[in-house]
Amino acid sequence: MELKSSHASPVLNSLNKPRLPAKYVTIPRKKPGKLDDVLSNGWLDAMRSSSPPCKKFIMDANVEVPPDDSDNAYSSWMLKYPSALKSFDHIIKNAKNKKIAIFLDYDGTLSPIVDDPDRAFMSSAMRSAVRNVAKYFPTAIISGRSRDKVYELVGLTELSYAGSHGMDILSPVSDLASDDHPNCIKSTDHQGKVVNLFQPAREFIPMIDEVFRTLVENTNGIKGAKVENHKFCASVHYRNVDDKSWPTIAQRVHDILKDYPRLRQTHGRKVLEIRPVIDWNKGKAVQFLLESLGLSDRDDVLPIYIGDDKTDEDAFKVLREGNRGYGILVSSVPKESNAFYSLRGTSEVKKFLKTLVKWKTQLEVADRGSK
Ligand SMILES: O=P(O)(O)OC[C@H]1O[C@H](O[C@H]2O[C@H](CO)[C@@H](O)[C@H](O)[C@H]2O)[C@H](O)[C@@H](O)[C@@H]1O
Repeated sequence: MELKSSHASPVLNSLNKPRLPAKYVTIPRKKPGKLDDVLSNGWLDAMRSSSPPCKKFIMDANVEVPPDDSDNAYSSWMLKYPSALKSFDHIIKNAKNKKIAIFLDYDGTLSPIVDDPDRAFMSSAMRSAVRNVAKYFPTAIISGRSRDKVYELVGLTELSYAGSHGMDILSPVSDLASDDHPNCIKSTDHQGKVVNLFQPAREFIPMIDEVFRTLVENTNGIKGAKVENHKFCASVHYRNVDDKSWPTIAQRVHDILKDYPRLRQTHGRKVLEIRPVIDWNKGKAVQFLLESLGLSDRDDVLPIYIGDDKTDEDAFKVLREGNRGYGILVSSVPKESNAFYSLRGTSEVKKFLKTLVKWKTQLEVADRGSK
């Protein structure tokens, strides 16, 4: 069942006017551009700084030992971004009489960063922590991966999913929410339940498919390069590429994108992300989900977003600017962020989720006792 809404599209207006001729059949093979292109526009610098540096390992014990000076830097950074665990009492003080809504990124937040994106599994302990959180709080996962892939990795039916950096959202229909969000259609989920399906970049599917094939073709000679098709965006991984070949991979992606002015490129953790030039991101996805759940524009709602990547900054910003919730950055190294709090890694994320559930259950027991 799919009922179309008649509202305007978030595809940027200026880009709607001159529709470019589609060229979805041939794979452009361009002469390689000059490396100066990627050097002068800062791509290489961004690539180099796109993921925390490796830590020292004591090989025998396989224990991570951050260098002392970086530990000092981390401690001073934490004055600005305090630990969400240590600040838990402060967080829940502000959550008193409010409904908490939880938003979670996947890679680097629920599953540790690993070399092979196909093996980024979450632990069963983390899955159970997320399941319990979803029992007590409206919960959504917002990932850069395709919605199907992130659902396959998480495997929980109790929550909402947004894939492709929020460009593919399946969310529950709420009696409290208005029924006419732009670009939203009614659909049914695997269990036959009526849900909201929001795909603001639907028209880009053939273009992403084409650019994906071109990227695969033009990077397959680069050892370690990997391209993923997320339906509404694509990822070019260089984590396993020798850093001497980073300029080559950057240049090839840059050259291909010259043929696609309606696509743009952003940086993730050792990954170049190719996505439509539309006014949509993880921050907008949070707003959409809050509306869908009937939780927007309410003083009694406290959204908490936990994420580790640059794309999560859009969500942190929405919460910070709206002064209506907390962004929590997952990072083991100091970095500037729009988040309020920090957590050092996925095990602290799990601990935070468990602490939230413990607090909520204790509150419910206390409430029952006082009646
Ligand atoms: O928004 P997210 O859920 O965090 O997704 C962002 C990207 O995550 C994945 O890549 C990252 O994790 C991989 C597995 O740990 C790692 O190998 C890679 O270097 C990271 O960039 C995913 O594969 C990408 O497609 C997502 O865009």
